[in-house]
Amino acid sequence: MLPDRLPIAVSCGEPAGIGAELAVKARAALGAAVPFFWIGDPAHLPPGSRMAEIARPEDALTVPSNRLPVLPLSFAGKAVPGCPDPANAPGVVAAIEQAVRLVQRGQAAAVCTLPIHKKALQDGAGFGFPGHTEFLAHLAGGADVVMCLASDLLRVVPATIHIPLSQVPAALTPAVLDRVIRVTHAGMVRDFGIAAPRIAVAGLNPHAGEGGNMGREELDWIAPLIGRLAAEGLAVFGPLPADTMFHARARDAYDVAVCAYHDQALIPIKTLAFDDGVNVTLGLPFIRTSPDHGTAFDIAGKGVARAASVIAALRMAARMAAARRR
Ligand SMILES: NC(=O)c1ccc[n+]([C@@H]2O[C@H](COP(=O)([O-])OP(=O)(O)OC[C@H]3O[C@@H](n4cnc5c(N)ncnc54)[C@H](O)[C@@H]3O)[C@@H](O)[C@H]2O)c1
Ligand SMILES: N[C@H](C(=O)O)[C@H](O)COP(=O)(O)O
Repeated sequence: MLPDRLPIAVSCGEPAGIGAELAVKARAALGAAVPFFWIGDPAHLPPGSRMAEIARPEDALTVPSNRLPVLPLSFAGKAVPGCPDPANAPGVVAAIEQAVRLVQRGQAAAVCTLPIHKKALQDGAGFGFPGHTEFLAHLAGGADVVMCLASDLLRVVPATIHIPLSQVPAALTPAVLDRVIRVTHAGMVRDFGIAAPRIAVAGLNPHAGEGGNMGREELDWIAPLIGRLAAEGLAVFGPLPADTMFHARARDAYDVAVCAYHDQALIPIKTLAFDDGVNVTLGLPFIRTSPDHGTAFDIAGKGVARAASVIAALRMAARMAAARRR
């Protein structure tokens, strides 16, 4: 097996969502250009899907390009679009675990995860993680990771992720922000090939605290932290008022924006690049990407879901994996 011919392991995600139909569409669009295999239950694929079961990841490289290579994983329940079955939750988790195992064994180039429904996993399998990001860090032995959403127009990293907004101020500590900026910097160098990444940091409060009149976090510790990191040589600046840092001219000043919380980061990128944004976990010992959207229960099974973000995620995974091999 030549290392540069490894396929990408794609975990099926929530069977009641749009993942399976997007895997079929992505294969039809990419063919053998970006080899991947889908880990899931063949019975969950849309009726009539052209697929080929494989026994080993490398077999994906010899499957005809008009068929989806499937590494079969049996599930307890059916796939009913829009209606997650708790009986399927263990299989959803097992597919992610298998994808990670295969990339750790050197049998897959990267992991691309199709959308999970967090609540369905928590209800059906006692899934104790807020999402893939934390679960993958756990599977990687406790890796220090961040969630990055990336597109040609913008890259963002939320310093806090899947917690209630009311908990953000307490969760956003100097240690957390310091760690997130450092992991982001390393990820931009390693996986985006930016030698000296320019990192913009958003303020927490409106107008970045307005000199303390609208909150003191920026004055008390965010600005001093940025100053210390800049003194170490990182091209980091801020804290910026979040409402004026995402327009086109503002984006020219940085390579990635570190934001205080989930929606402060994800609203701009999903507004600018919903169709080609990619969720990439920085800091893992292997490449992991994911589309920037979720299970889309409202359109699941209707054949209208767009595969662009999944295709972008697969292309980014292949590009990053190739870069890591160099
Ligand atoms: N990568 C992931 O695993 C991931 C990412 C985001 C959300 N989620 C999970 O998905 C579930 C639903 O989340 P949500 O409703 O907030 O977001 P969502 O992305 O599933 O849906 C939001 C809206 O966007 C539309 N949409 C999403 N993907 C689309 C596509 N490919 N083509 C066309 N339209 C598309 C949906 O129809 C819906 O109207 C939640 O459990 C959430 O946690 C998972
Ligand atoms: N906030 C993420 C997004 O909108 O893409 C999503 O929930 C995925 O998170 P995980 O990759 O941690 O599951």
